[in-house]
This record gives sequence, C-alpha cells and structure tokens, in this order.
Amino acid sequence: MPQVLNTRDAGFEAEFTHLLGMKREDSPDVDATVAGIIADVRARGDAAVIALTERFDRLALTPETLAFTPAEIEAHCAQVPEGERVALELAAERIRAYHERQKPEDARWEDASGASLGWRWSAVAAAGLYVPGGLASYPSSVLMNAIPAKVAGVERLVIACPTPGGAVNPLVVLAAKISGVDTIYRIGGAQAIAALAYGTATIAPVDKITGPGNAFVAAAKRRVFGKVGIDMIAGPSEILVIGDGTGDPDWIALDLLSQAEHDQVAQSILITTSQAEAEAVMAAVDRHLAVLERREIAGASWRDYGAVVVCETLEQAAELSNRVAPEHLELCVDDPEALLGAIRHAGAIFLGHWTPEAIGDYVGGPNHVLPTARSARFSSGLSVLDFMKRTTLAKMTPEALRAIGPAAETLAISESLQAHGLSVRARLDKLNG
Ligand SMILES: NC(=O)c1ccc[n+]([C@@H]2O[C@H](COP(=O)([O-])OP(=O)(O)OC[C@H]3O[C@@H](n4cnc5c(N)ncnc54)[C@H](O)[C@@H]3O)[C@@H](O)[C@H]2O)c1
Ligand SMILES: N[C@H](CO)Cc1c[nH]c[nH+]1
Ligand SMILES: [Zn+2]
Repeated sequence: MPQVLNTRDAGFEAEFTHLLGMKREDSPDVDATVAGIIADVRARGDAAVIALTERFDRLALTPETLAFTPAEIEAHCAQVPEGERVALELAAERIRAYHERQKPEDARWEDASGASLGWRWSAVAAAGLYVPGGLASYPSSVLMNAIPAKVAGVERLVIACPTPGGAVNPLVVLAAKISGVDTIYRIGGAQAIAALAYGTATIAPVDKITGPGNAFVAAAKRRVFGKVGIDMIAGPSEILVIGDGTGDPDWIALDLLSQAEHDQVAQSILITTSQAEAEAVMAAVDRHLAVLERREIAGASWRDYGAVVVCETLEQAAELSNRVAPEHLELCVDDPEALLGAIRHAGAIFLGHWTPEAIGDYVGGPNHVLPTARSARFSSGLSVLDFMKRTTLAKMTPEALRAIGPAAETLAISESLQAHGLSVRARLDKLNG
C-alpha cells in the first residue's frame, strides 16, 4: 500500500515532509561500501575489479576479458533481430537530431575599450559512459550517453556495463557499435566507476563519467567527482504524475508502474485534484501488479516509496510537485500547456494524456539520463554540454590596457597582491614611455 495523503488533513505537512526526506539511495551503508570498493580499486587495480565483478556479478574475468573483443562485438550484433535493429536505429536517429540542436556557439567580440573577448567550446578528450545492467539491461541508455558525447566531439568513448552471470543483451552491444563507442567493459557498480576515474593497468582513466545507475553507482560518482567530472546524480528512477480527473486510470497506473519496475527503490507518485481518480488509479495499479512480470520489484517500490496525494487545485499540485523536483513529471491533465508555467523543478516534463514517460525513455528524442533524488532543483538531464567545456578568451590592445589596466592595478593593491599590480604597471609604464 503506498502512502495516501490529503492536503486537507491536519497532519499533511508533516507527512509530505517525511515523503520528501525518504532516503532511497544515499544511505550511510551504501556510501561506506562504496568507499571501500573505491579504495580497493585504487590499491589493487585490475585484481580488485576482477574480484568485485566475481562477487557482485558472478562473473569470472581476466585482464584480457574485461573488454569485449571486436569478434565478440560482431557476433553479438549479428544476433540482433531485424525488428529490434530498426527500432534502435529509429531511436538513435531521433536522439541524434534532438541533441544536434544543443551544440553551443563560440563567441568573440570587441568591447568599448578595444579588448577582444569571448569563449570557445571544446569537447573532453575521453568519456566513460555507465550503462546499468544489474536488474535490467539498457540499450537505450547506451544511445542516451553515447550520442550526445559523439555530437560534442569526444575522441575516446568507453562503456562500463555489468553482465551479471555473463548474460549479454546483444542490443546493448549493437547500440554501442552504431553510436561509435570504442571499448565496452563488462564491469559495473562502484568498481567500474572507480576504474574509469583512477584507471588500472588495463583500463585507461577518462576525464568525465556520465550515465545512470543504482545507489552504488550514484554514490561512487559522488565520490570520484573532482578526480573526474560527472554529469549528475542519475540514480533510481522516479515519476510524478499530476492528474485532474480527466485521465484514464489504467494509463496513469501503467505510467507509475513503468518507473516502479526499474528498482525496488524507484519512486512513483500521483498528485491529483480528484479523489475518484486517486482511488481508481490505486485499484488499477493493484490489478496490473498482479500480472506484471516484474511485480516483485515494482510492487516493493510502490509499497515502500509510492504515494498518492489528493489536493484541491492544480496550482497546489504544481507547488507540491516543485517540492519533490521529480526526475519525470507527467501532466495528465486536460490543459497541460496552461499548467506548464507553474512547474519549476523537474528533470523532464511530459505534456498531456498522449505522452507516456516511456516514449521519453526510448524514442522521444530528449535524453533519459536525468537528475533524481530532488537534484532537478539544480541540475538538468544529460546533454551535449556535459561533454564539453567552455574556455574564456581575452586579448588586450595597448589602448585597451591603457583604458582598463589602472583599475586592475588598484584592485591588486587593495588585495595586497603586489606582483599582480606590477605585471599591469610594467606594461602601462612601457606605454607611457
Ligand atoms: N536516472 C536515470 O536517468 C536512470 C536511467 C536508467 C536507469 N536508472 C536507474 O538505474 C538503476 C539501474 O540499476 P541496476 O541495479 O539495474 O544496475 P546497475 O548497473 O546500476 O547496478 C548493478 C551493479 O551494482 C553493484 N551492486 C549491486 N549490489 C551491490 C551490493 N550489495 N554492494 C555493492 N555493489 C552492489 C554491482 O556491482 C552491480 O554490477 C535503477 O535504479 C534504475 O532506476 C536511472
Ligand atoms: N526511465 C529510465 C530513467 O529513469 C530510463 C529507461 C531506460 N529504459 C527504460 N527506462
Ligand atoms: Zn524507464
């Protein structure tokens, strides 16, 4: 049974605050385990990665088998049925077209002093793309990681993807091939993140690590940040649906379950202005859960982290949703465009009854690697910009230096940084003869 809340109840604020504070992924246990794993990989390199893969993924590897060979890649790709290949290519095309529009522009201009200023964008040299593989396999996450990296111009792209018990989804391998990935390592979890960040004898370190993953992956990314760049914390999936009583309860129930089935610690929330809709959706969730293949995972997620909130107005629903800052937000209302302006914090917004979140997971075009755990308050979904950095440019002429140099000298003196001031003064003296 999910939590059921009503904004009219006296205890609502306390219950909603409790819902917001639920710790689904950054528990001290997970972080302590991850700290140990990272230390082990830093100390023992390949040996630690191999031992941890055996322990967590039940897969015995050697340094030579950490990565798929070109022959293995070809063999897996050949197994992909035609229908899946066509669907993957459609997804890749749509994701590429969307991300091409994100390419940033360089800028250069001359200001009133005569100084030439600007910035220039360039890609990181090497990126490590995490593709989850524990409870499900994610060819779509290969595309969502690799395509923006390619559009950005990253030179070396490697994937880390666990293959528990050695089971490989050939579509993951094909997705990597069609999106131009150089190497696929069959490793996952915190050990993969540590290897990508610090390197081992076999695995060259990267500059940036992106991609979603479970609580262990999310905690490891937090910990290696600084040694490498990371995109965001894209942890266990979340969906929040805002309803106004005009939606089909079955559709809403399936949308909630679509994210619950990712992980026992995924979170699905319905906020609706209609008591009848709340009841109908809960009944529909139970009906679907009875027959869903992943009912154990989805059922645990719905029971432990699911919530249904009945409120009075759509404005109130939007305010509550902003406090959650969900990864995915569906506006299952009669006039989603009218509600859109009230939404401030969400990783991705899906407008109207005809836009199931699952379309965004695969073929919509926007990226499905999205901030979770309320981090949509300050971060955004994966984009081309995550694989690029911006370098500023400045060029003074003698006239420009004469115009703005004295102010720099004054500020340097006020900071007691004498060499700073002198480096400007030396040039000004030269100009003044
Ligand atoms: N936010 C997003 O953009 C987004 C996108 C896709 C998927 N996801 C989420 O990614 C996650 C995928 O999780 P998954 O488990 O399927 O795959 P995963 O690859 O993230 O995790 C599997 C790895 O976790 C490690 N692990 C598991 N149990 C462990 C333990 N007890 N101690 C140490 N390490 C352990 C193992 O190394 C294993 O290889 C889900 O939570 C899903 O909701 C999020
Ligand atoms: N919903 C996930 C992001 O939270 C992405 C995904 C991939 N495949 C299916 N779903
Ligand atoms: Zn999904």
